[in-house]
This record gives sequence, structure tokens and C-alpha cells, in this order.
Amino acid sequence: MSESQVWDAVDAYFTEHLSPDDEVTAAALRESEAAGLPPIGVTANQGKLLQLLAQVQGARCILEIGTLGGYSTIWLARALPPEGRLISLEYSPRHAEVARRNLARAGLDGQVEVRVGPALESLPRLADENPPPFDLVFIDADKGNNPHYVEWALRLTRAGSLIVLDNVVRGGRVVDADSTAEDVRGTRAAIELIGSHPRLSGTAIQTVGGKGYDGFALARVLG
Ligand SMILES: C[S@@+](CC[C@H](N)C(=O)[O-])C[C@H]1O[C@@H](n2cnc3c(N)ncnc32)[C@H](O)[C@@H]1O
Repeated sequence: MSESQVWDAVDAYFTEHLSPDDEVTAAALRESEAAGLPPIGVTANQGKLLQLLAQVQGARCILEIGTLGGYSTIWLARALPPEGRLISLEYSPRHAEVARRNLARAGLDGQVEVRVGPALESLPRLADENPPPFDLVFIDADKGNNPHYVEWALRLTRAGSLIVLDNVVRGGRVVDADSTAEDVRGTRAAIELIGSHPRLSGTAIQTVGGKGYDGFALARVLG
């Protein structure tokens, strides 16, 4: 077996025992694929990690940046109490339409709102509404804007909130300080912002698995 085949096999084993897809999440994946959406969402075990983090946070309000077909959204929203709310920001109207259908099938359309448009336009509008602070922010959109998304997350959260930033390793490309690639530059800027910001305490973890070699960063908002 090649290295990546081993990663796949281990992911499949963990997923089977710890985070299997049910009918709803499996249908979300199937319908997203049928609609031609790219397979760039989180894996089931990453979705379960997001859900556990939201539960540990006792999250009542969750913000997601980057919805795709709503797969991670479903994992996260299932951690909410009945009165909880999740807002997910998505650039593509087509992705948002698929996500809304998937969320309705999951029975989560009453708790989840998908807002269409560039997140950097949706975020100021959201802030103008003075929403209650978000307990968890999951950032998983265009990586070049990651530092801006971290800044917005800080404005929309409270002391103790958690910010999760996905895809921070990109096969190891994150260490290339001379990279001109937007995703690497954006991710490096976000990591360095988290490291230097007086109101953030963070770490980043490398992962291997069904989606290759990548990783995520976690940052806790301080007082
Ligand atoms: C990696 S996918 C999200 C995957 C999803 N979180 C999941 O795990 O199921 C990234 C999504 O961000 C969206 N996106 C890209 N640029 C964006 C922007 N400027 N504002 C909002 N969404 C954006 C893409 O259209 C895509 O659907």
C-alpha cells in the first residue's frame, strides 16, 4: 500500500467506528456530487471533530465562512441546542442552493441560514445587525482572505469563543515564505496574525487522511 492508501484506510477505519455518515450526511454528499460541486469539503471524521468542538464550547451561535454543499454545516448545526443558530456565508449561489436543499433534508433549515455573496461583503452587513457573539467560527473559504476572516471573527465573537481555520498546511506549502500563491500567503498571514495578536491564543495541527496532507488551526479568543 502507498502512504496515501494507508491514510485512506485509517480514515475509513476511524470513520466506520467513530463518525459514520448517516442517511442525511450521505445524501448531502451524494446530492452535492450530483450537482457537480467539487469534493473539497471536510471528511466525516473532521466533521465530527467540528461537532465535538462546538459541543465542548456549548455553542449556541456558530458562524461558518464557506458553505459548499452544507456538509460541514450539518455536522456543526447538529451540535446546537434547539434555540441555537448557525449562519453560513457562501459566494456561489449554486453552492448555496444545493446547501439549502441539503439542510432542509436534514431538518436544519429552521436553525441555519445560508447567506450568498462574497464573505467580505456579507460580514460587515452581519456586523451591522449586532448579532449575539458567535461561540465558534469555522473559516473554510477562499484562503487568500484568511487574515481578513480572522479579523472579522474577532469582531463577531467574545472572550472564550473558538476560531477554527481549515486547510492550513496544503501539503506542506505553508512553509514556503516566498510563495506567491494566494492560499499560502493568506494562510501564513492568518497564522502569523493569530500568533501575534494579543487577543488570540492558537495552535495548528498537521493531519493526514482521506483529503491528503493538510491541517487546521485553532484559536481561542481571549478577554
Ligand atoms: C472548501 S469549500 C467549503 C467546504 C465546506 N465548509 C465543507 O467542509 O463542507 C469552500 C467554499 O467557499 C466558497 N467561497 C470561495 N470564496 C468565497 C468568498 N469570497 N466568500 C464566501 N464563500 C467563498 C466556495 O464557493 C466554496 O463553496
